[in-house]
Amino acid sequence: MQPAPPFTVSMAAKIYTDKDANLSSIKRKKLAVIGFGSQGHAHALNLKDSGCDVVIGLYAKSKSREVAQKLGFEVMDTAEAVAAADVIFVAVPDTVIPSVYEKDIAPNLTKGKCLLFSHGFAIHFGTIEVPEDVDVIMVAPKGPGHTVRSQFVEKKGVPTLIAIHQDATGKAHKIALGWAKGIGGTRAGVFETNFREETVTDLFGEQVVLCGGASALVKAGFETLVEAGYQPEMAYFECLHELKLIVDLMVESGIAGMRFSISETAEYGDVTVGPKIIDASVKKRMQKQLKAIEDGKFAKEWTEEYNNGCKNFNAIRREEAKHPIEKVGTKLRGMMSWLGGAKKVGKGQSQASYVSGSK
Ligand SMILES: NC(=O)C1=CN([C@@H]2O[C@H](COP(=O)(O)OP(=O)(O)OC[C@H]3O[C@@H](n4cnc5c(N)ncnc54)[C@H](OP(=O)(O)O)[C@@H]3O)[C@@H](O)[C@H]2O)C=CC1
Ligand SMILES: CC[C@](O)(C(C)=O)C(=O)O
Repeated sequence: MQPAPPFTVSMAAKIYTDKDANLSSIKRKKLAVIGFGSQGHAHALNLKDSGCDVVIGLYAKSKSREVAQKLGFEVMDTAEAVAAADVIFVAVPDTVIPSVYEKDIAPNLTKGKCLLFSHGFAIHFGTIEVPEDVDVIMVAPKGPGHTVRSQFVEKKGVPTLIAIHQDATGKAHKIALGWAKGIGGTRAGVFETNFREETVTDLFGEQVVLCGGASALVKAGFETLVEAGYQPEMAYFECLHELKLIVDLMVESGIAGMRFSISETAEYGDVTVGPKIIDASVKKRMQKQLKAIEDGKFAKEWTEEYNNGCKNFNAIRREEAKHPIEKVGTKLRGMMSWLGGAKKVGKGQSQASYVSGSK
């Protein structure tokens, strides 16, 4: 028998829904979205559809200028957009924030403006320093930007975190709630946190479970089956494709609900074999990584890698792209047009080019 965890839980976060928020805190303001990538395009489009006045700030050679203009936005140079706006969403990559902040944002950040982030990296790890007379807030959807947009279009929403780092105007909280409502977050629930908690838990989730942990688990399972002589198609379905279907059940009705839908044979294997694979040694490594996130070691490593031109990161990216699971997956997804067919995505293209209707 698997031992029960050595803790019990009681719900702790303050939660807001549609009825607790209104758009009046952002409706009479000029909102600038700096960057038109995954999060930027989604917030901008959702806020525009919610009746807000949104401009986009981009650098001169941005590949997303044309996409944003086609979608009906006024596009300005970043500095100009910051100067024109009351609320400024910094939607550029975390590693790029310091240079954009120093060159284009800080010189135009006058008293009473509001700086908004979707992740706390820059503020929590101190890669930028913001004057005390501006609001600094966070509205962080717990999902990829493309999902923030697609859910909104389907009249749904993505659970969203809000946090207040500085409240210079006394209105920071209302602005955060209004923005969260404008992007559809209050439809699913908005949860109060702080910059430290969001930053640490977000980095932990993406490294250990959601992206890093899940892709390593999928590849290890796929390799084990293929190396033992099983057909790659079988390995792909068992280790990647069906994972989504199982996780969908967990999201809909919990681990218990997923176990209700699977066969009894699967459930017996789940509870007796799973803990032998993901065992206590894995949890020890998770705890070690949590420490590296908390004490800033990961942030330092990533910032240095970025500042050195991402040589190591890009080499790993090239190797990862060559993994046989990508070849098999491209072929099999090509047979399922509703999954986007054999859609190829890559870092050289505008993230916003996948907005429905923009291509
Ligand atoms: N991706 C996600 O779903 C999530 C992201 N976040 C956070 O959201 C923020 C944005 O990340 P993400 O959406 O992934 O970013 P992306 O990489 O998808 O997009 C970044 C955007 O910034 C633009 N950009 C790059 N340099 C500059 C510059 N100097 N001036 C103006 N614009 C610039 C890019 O231009 P171009 O289009 O030309 O490349 C692009 O439009 C980060 O803080 C991230 O941690 C939080 C939750 C989830
Ligand atoms: C899981 C990755 C994520 O944290 C997210 C979509 O929430 C990110 O930063 O992209």
